[in-house]
Amino acid sequence: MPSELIIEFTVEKIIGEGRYGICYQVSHGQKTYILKQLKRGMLEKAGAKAQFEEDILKSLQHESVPRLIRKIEREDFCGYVLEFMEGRTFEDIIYFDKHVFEREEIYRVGSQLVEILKYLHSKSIVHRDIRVPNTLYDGQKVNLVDFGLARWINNKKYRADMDFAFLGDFLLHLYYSSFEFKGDKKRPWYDELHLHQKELLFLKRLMGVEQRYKSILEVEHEFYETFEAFILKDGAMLDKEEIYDLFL
Ligand SMILES: Nc1ncnc2c1ncn2[C@@H]1O[C@H](COP(=O)(O)OP(=O)(O)OP(=O)(O)O)[C@@H](O)[C@H]1O
Repeated sequence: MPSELIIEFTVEKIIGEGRYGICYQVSHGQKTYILKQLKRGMLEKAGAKAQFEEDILKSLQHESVPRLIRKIEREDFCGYVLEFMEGRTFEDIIYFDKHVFEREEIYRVGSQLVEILKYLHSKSIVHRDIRVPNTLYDGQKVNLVDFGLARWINNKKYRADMDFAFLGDFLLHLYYSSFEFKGDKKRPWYDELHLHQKELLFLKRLMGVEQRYKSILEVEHEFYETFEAFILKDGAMLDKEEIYDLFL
C-alpha cells in the first residue's frame, strides 16, 4: 500500500485477501472504515465488471449494507472506502466460536436477511453471494457485505431467484450448528436434519429441490408462515420443550 494512504488511513489490520482485492480495517481520526483495494491485474481483467460493485453500493441506503464513502482511483491505488459494519462473520461465529443457533435465533437472523433481500430486490439488485463469510452479526443485527458479484436484475442472466438458494444454504449452516455428527454415513441435509415439515418444505423450495419461489415477497410470506406456525404461540416465543413437543 502506498505510504500516503497509510498517512491518511491508519491500517489497523488486514481482514482478508480475496481473488479481486485486499480488505483492510483502517482508521481516520476516531472513525473506523473498511478500505477495499482492488488488485490492478484483476481490475484490468474484470473491466466493466468492477464498476458494478461501486454503482450498486452507491444506489443503496440500508442500515445493514455498507455505505460507499468514496472511491480512490490513482496510479498506484485503486479501491473503495466503505462504512465499517459491526459484527463477526457467521463463518467465524459458527466454525470458530462454535456458537449453536437455536430456532428462535435462526428465525431472528433469517427474518433480517429476508428483509435485506426484499430491499435489494425492490431496487432491482441481486446479491449472488449471500454466504457465511459475507454476513456479519453482533448477536442482534445482521449486516450484508461484499457486493462484488451483485448485479442489476435483468431476468435473463441475473434473476432475483438466484439469491434464494444462497439464503437456503446460509440457513442450513445455522441449522447444522446444532447438529451432532455421530459418525453415521453422510446423508442429504433433508434426511439428517431434524426439521419440522413446514421448515423442510420451505428450505427445499429455497434450494430448488421443490418448486422454486417466484419472488422475495413469496419467500417472505412463506418464511413467516413457516416459523410463526410453530415458534410463535399467542405472540410469544415457545420455549425449547414446547418446540420439541411440536415435533412429536
Ligand atoms: N463494510 C464492512 N464492514 C466490516 N467488515 C467488512 C466490510 N466489508 C468487508 N468486510 C470484511 O472483509 C471480508 C472481505 O470482504 P469482501 O468479501 O468484500 O472482500 P473480497 O475481496 O471480495 O473477498 P473475497 O474474494 O474473499 O470474497 C469480509 O468477509 C468481512 O469480514
